[in-house]
Amino acid sequence: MKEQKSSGKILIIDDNEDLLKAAKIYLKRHFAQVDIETNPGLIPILMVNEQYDVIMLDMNFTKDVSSGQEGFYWLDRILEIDSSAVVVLITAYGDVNTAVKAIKEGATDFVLKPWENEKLLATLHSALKLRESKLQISQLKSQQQQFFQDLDSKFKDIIGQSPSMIKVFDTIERVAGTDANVLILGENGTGKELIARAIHRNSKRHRAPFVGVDLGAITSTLFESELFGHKKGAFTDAKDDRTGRFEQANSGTLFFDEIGNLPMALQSKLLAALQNREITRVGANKPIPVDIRLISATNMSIHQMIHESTFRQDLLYRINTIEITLPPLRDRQEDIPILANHFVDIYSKKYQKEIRKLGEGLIKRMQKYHWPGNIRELQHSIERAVIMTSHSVLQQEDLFVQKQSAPEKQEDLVSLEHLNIEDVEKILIRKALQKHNGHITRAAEELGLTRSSLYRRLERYGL
Ligand SMILES: Nc1ncnc2c1ncn2[C@@H]1O[C@H](COP(=O)(O)OP(=O)(O)OP(=O)(O)O)[C@@H](O)[C@H]1O
Repeated sequence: MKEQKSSGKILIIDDNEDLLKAAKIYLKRHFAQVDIETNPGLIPILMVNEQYDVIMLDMNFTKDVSSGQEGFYWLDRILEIDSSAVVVLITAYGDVNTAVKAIKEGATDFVLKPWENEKLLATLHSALKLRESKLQISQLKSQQQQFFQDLDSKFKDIIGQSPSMIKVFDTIERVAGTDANVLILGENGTGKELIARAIHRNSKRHRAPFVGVDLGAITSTLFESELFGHKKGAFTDAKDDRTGRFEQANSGTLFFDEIGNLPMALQSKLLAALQNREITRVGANKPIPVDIRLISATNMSIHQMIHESTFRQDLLYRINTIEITLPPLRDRQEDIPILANHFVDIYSKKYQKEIRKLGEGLIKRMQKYHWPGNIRELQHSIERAVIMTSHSVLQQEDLFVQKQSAPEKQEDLVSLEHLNIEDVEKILIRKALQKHNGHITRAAEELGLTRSSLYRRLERYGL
């Protein structure tokens, strides 16, 4: 049976031309690419031109010198150029000490001259496997780096200059470094999760995971398995062992979002886990200790819930060592222009639009609006406006529609939620016509319609 050729790329550097040729003829049958070179000085150029999986390197290039000095020099250079490089040394018989020293300095393996082809092949195959793992590790490392960079920028992106937000920033700085449990209160979209992440980023636990759980979205039946994990076979759907969120967050931060939505029966189970600092997987009987920092958030009036006996007081005491209340956007009007400009910057870059700023009238109007969805609503409405506008300075009509014959208070944001398909069609058709100065053919082209179907629509909508 013919052996499958490996996709590996091999580079061999040795001053013995005959050896190189023989090796190439043999190895070409087993690997996708085999390059040979007598001059080690060309290693850097060769490595720039090709990503070699294994580099076979002679330790002694100068005849009658067996110190391996030159080999050590090139080994160093190779690892400097590619820290995931896999180097197999070529050494002379009786030179094992040099080879062992080189392995300590980062070489992977060595082969003795003269070699048996079968042995050489086995060495190269295991070197290739090592190369694969090294590449995977370096990819994971760079992904992790990117991940931390993203988190970093997330923290930098918390916008706010109002006195109430400055107070919030001050509290974050004070509590982040401690292990105190934090409860963040605030309406939907006020930035509770953003603040929770910022606390984690600035804590001693920042290298460990931040694990979020939306307690409002977990069903009672799955609560324990989701939070504490389960053993294979613990219930019908438990096909494998599974770690729960507590274990996943070990050494890091566990973020309980919507904690106010947790039914009373589950509140006691959660309390027990928090009090004991240990959990037991469903179907197991051995408790597992967990080391987590807890941050919780809710948009409910949790203190009111205590009066109404819908939230356990002892659980509240467990989770609210420090309480942070995020004010609704309507109560921090001075933050609206900077937040809006921040989102205009982000989305005009994202959608490659030349939008310079927000008009004065628009800013005033935004400051009067009540923002029930807070910053999330502001963010989404700016994104939508940036996509739809043909102005370079955003205007009131880009964000707001005045409901006909409705008093000022009932004005509303232009929102897809309030539109049906016909309304959206009308808006798009008007925009395309405006953009092309009423030129039907061009507008139809932009809309992906034929001229006659655009005419039909104009008639139907009375445009
Ligand atoms: N101060 C801020 N600066 C910049 N962006 C913010 C700020 N606060 C919130 N945001 C953005 O607004 C959006 C909503 O924030 P976040 O999800 O943190 O709110 P939340 O209070 O947790 O919402 P919910 O209660 O609905 O879960 C996110 O995209 C977030 O990045």
